[in-house]
Amino acid sequence: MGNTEMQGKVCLVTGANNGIGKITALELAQRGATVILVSRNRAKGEAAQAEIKRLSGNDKVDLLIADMSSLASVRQLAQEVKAKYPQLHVLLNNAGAMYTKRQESVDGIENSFATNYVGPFLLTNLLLDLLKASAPARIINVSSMAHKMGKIDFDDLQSEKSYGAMRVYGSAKLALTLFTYELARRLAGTGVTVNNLHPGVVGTGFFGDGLLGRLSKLVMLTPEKGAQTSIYLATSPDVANVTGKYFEKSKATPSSKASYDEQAAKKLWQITEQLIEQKSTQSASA
Ligand SMILES: NC(=O)c1ccc[n+]([C@@H]2O[C@H](COP(=O)([O-])OP(=O)(O)OC[C@H]3O[C@@H](n4cnc5c(N)ncnc54)[C@H](O)[C@@H]3O)[C@@H](O)[C@H]2O)c1
Repeated sequence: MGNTEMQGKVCLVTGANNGIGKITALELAQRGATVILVSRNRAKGEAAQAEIKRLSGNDKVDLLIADMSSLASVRQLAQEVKAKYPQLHVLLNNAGAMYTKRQESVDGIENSFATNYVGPFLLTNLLLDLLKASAPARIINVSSMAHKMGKIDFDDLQSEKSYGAMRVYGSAKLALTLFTYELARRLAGTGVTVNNLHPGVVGTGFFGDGLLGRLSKLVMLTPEKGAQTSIYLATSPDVANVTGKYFEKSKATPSSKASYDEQAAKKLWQITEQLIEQKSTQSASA
């Protein structure tokens, strides 16, 4: 282990078994952090855990299993984190996916919205007290430039009326960006910052195992490059007091006009809380 700037810091990375998340987790471990990997799949999570321990020489690499699209699983994850760790300094909401066809999560929420937005919203809120108690702390949401193609349609948040993979993915990322800014306003003065980012167009598992996936690995950014903005936001002293911003290539840059709509952000927050409550009750009584 060369650089030990993150020694004593506890960092949680979702979607850490592959792509950008795995490299982010590895580099945090290389810098001495205690890293909690969150993976949906145990075997893939264990393989990433072993690889990260071996490559970093850091043994403080934990693995927790959770499906970010499931409200119960996210609640269980937050409970496990709080039971095991008295402090949490970095929460990196990295897990995300795009779905070609409309499908629903176990709670009956459209899957792109559930995975890219509702899961991170719930996890973050459940871990806020721990983050505040550990301040200075940082929350980092991996959004996408696809948020610029998104729209928050309050009459069709579940994309029941029409579905287009990219549009729905972009809308879920726009929701994540709106959440980032609303949370930054709510966290002012707490010592907990929250920023979001576009990692670049990166050749990862995101593009699948088919031709596009194979091509993406040839022509797009490597996961090592794609992880750099996440790592910068998690570690750099330059951004210790920066909050409520959108980053590309480790530079703050404007996100879409729609993402700065404060009224939409407040309304979305309220509706998301109601949705989570309603779906949790339904799932519990099913
Ligand atoms: N690759 C790109 O070009 C690109 C561009 C913009 C944004 N992003 C975003 O970057 C983030 C990382 O993606 P990546 O490119 O490394 O892709 P990836 O598919 O290689 O990694 C995504 C990770 O998220 C996990 N994940 C997906 N759904 C999950 C769920 N329901 N529960 C738990 N984990 C889940 C996957 O298992 C995987 O570990 C995502 O949020 C993605 O939307 C990627």
